[in-house]
Amino acid sequence: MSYEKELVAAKKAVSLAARLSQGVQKTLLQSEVWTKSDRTPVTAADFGSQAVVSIVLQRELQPAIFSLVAEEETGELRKKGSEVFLEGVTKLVKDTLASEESYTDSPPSTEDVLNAIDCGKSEGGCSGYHWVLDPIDGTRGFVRGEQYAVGLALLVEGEVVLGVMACPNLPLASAVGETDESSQENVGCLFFATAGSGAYVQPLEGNSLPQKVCVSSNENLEEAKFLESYHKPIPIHSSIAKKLGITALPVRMDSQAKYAAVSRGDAEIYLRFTLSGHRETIWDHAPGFIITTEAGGVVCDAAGKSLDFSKGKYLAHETGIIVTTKKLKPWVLKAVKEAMDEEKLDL
Ligand SMILES: Nc1ncnc2c1ncn2[C@@H]1O[C@H](COP(=O)(O)O)[C@@H](OP(=O)(O)O)[C@H]1O
Ligand SMILES: [Mg+2]
Ligand SMILES: [Mg+2]
Ligand SMILES: [Mg+2]
Repeated sequence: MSYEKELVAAKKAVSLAARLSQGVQKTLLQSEVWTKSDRTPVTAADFGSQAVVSIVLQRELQPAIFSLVAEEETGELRKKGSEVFLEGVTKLVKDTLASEESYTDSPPSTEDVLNAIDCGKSEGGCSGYHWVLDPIDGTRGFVRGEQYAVGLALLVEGEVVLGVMACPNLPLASAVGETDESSQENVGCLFFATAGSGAYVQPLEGNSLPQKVCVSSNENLEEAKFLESYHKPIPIHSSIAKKLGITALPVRMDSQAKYAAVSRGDAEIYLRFTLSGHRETIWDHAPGFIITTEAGGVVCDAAGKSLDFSKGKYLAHETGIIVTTKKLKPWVLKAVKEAMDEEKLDL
């Protein structure tokens, strides 16, 4: 299967959602950031992006049965007192769709927007087709005006077969290391991959042709760069890096843009251990997983096993997640095991 039609629809949906999100990020006020029950932030852009992707995929792929596993839900939006915020979300969705010629005929109502977001309640699983969406991954980075991603993947019979990721603030040149100032200003990348066909990147704006991306071929760990999440330093990451002989400090970055950076060879390693039994959701990893593996990388848990996206909303994996190149995998896993033994962490 080549998933050509699905890829065209996914790129269109994600590009429009990224356009919506960029507009919000430029003018976002702290007072417009809501806090969810798990104490993580959410904004009008998270809801608007989910609605846009849901509407575009359904319209482009009809009459196919539509199943979407997505992060946001409408509980708070439907509560009394949320009317102004909800009107704002509806306007964002309307304006974004109106910027696309083929979508000007029937602007969505507030109820259409709520229903489109609610479509994301699917549980996924090991049979059939399921779209997997993180409408804004790295909301913390988004709120700070830094890196975030719109990530969309397609699961077929429990396997990730397609992924599209917009990274509106990621430089088109390397995101890591010493690059000149002008190349850091040229930002906005759209990554995509389908199973067996490689991974590609193109500028988010304009009509430039996609270019194939490959992971780094560097085998010299002393020169290797490694990535981790922005929000909390994880002690075991530095102990793994030390065992590997990595001399550079970790590069902290929000969102799945870290997977994109490894897929393009900006860095060789992305480590994701968590502090407090946090359960990883499939939308935080599925798009990054296929883009990195199609670029020649590996994504596995601390036991070296590939990730399993077929068990519903959550990943079934052992402890940490490791993203690296095939060449470096044995060394990284050895260092992970030693560091875990020292910290008495179970595999
Ligand atoms: N305490 C925690 N530990 C690990 N991951 C967490 C977390 N709290 C939230 N997350 C998840 O980490 C994602 C961001 O990853 P990163 O830290 O690499 O930017 C968040 O995605 P959202 O921003 O989509 O909610 C959220 O799903
Ligand atoms: Mg996320
Ligand atoms: Mg999110
Ligand atoms: Mg979130």
